[in-house]
Amino acid sequence: KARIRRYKWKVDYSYFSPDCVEKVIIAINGQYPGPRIRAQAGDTIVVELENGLPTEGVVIHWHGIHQFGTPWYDGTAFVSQCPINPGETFTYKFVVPRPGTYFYHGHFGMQRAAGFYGSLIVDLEHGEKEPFAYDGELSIILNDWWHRSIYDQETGLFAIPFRFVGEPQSLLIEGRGRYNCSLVPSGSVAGSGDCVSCNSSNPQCQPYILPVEPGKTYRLRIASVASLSSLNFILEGHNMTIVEADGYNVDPVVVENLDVYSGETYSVLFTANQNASRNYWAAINVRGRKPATPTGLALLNYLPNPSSLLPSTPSPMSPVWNDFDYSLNQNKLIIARKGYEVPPPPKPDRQLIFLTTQNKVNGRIKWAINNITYVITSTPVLAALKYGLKKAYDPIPPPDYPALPFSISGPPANPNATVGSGVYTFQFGSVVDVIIQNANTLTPNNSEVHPWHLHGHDFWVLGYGKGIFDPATDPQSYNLKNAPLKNTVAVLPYGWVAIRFRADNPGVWPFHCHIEAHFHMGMGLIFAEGWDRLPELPKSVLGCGLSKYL
Ligand SMILES: O=C1O[C@H]([C@@H](O)CO)C(O)=C1O
Repeated sequence: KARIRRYKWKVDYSYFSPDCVEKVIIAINGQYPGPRIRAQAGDTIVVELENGLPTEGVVIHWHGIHQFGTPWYDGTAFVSQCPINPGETFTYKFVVPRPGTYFYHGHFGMQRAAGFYGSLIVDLEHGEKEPFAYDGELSIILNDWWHRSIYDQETGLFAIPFRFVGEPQSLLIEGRGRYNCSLVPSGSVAGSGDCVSCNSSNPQCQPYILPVEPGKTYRLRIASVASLSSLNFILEGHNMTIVEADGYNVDPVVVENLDVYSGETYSVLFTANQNASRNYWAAINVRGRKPATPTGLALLNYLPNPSSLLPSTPSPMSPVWNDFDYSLNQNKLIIARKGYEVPPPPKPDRQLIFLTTQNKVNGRIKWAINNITYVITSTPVLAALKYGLKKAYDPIPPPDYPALPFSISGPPANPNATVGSGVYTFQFGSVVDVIIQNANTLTPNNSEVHPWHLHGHDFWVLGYGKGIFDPATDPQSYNLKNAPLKNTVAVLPYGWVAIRFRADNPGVWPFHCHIEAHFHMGMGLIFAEGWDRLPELPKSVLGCGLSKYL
């Protein structure tokens, strides 16, 4: 029977040392990562959220949860709601209809990168069974970590000249990593004005422990909330069988290591069948960008060995960072599990091709989709559409196709982009194809990975390709049989990915690069459908911008 699960959370700044270097993070109830939500499919989650930050608004996005019938609780600042002001309490209330591995995180500015996240796990309804068996369950969230504050990082992204966030100082597994304190001159930390100490014996930065009993099989849930990095996960000496991706059962495939992009979740099965007299590393390395960050380590602890028994083996290595064929092949392994296929509609009603480029606007570096870089509005887009506040966003819808001809093999001939806040609106129930076309950045011979995340829907991943998508021939190779359903998919350098979804969730839904800096630099846009079917919006999501006059 469906239950109501109530949580009372207070968001606060807090001193934490996730990688042994102390800094200010955004914690929930004093915890980092935030409290884990565990529910059953069909349950209603009620989170009473008090904003204890003295000078800053907050929202929480429930990543992978569709919010069907409650689009105002999607938790995106100035899209679904006004930010929750300091001192205010806001209540999120929504149903988790499907089992799976999900998470939640701040979706305002770069707050996710300040540690404002946690996991959300939905179990099957009573009487339902998974198509795979295991003896125990473990769960981790992966992240990359900077010593500079998010405010410092944000300022740099909008500065002239541009100051990029750079590669992370550490990689964290379930909020724990390790910076080499001997690199820190006393009283200061490299790349930081506000960190004052590095203490390698701080309990907050001891490796996260994954306890296992020899011979048993475990389900390990893995999510990535990384700000920038594509991560590769390894369980030293153990193969893993992928069984779930973004909340769906997938064809079980055995891998030695797993690429996880920011915004994705997986479940893997592994058996503790190695030499039981020792412990093993669980490790993450950066892929997709030239790594400048040490391996992030947790401990696979074969009981009853003490967790203080660290492996004497070196940190596990991942495939070389720029072996993108490896990444592409692994992406292609993810297909729907036999018996669990949900075939996509055979044809789209509308096709969008999104050329994603790095651009310049008024001397600042931005990212753009079909030459428009998205700027956040001061009125929530949901309220603007629902109540016809036409002055709240650009009246001209953004373009369905890039201007032709374009090249992806070098920096854009004319790097200048336009700023926009237009909305792509869909006929309710229509089928939409989106082809995300990657390109060269402003730097010659450079193209980057972008994990794209869609709110309010899952999409079928129809296919991947290298080079420029050909609308005449490439759709012939789409997978219409066992395409996986996902909410996040990575487009690889100089490549494309094609997705399909049904616009059947009344509301307003961001589609954006899940790299925190890139979304902040305009790499996103807004989809909307069926908003006219919605009842009055809750007063609690209104009050900012033009919505204060409602
Ligand atoms: O957004 C980014 O900017 C830099 C670089 O492209 C320009 O300095 C980088 O690596 C990003 O991912």
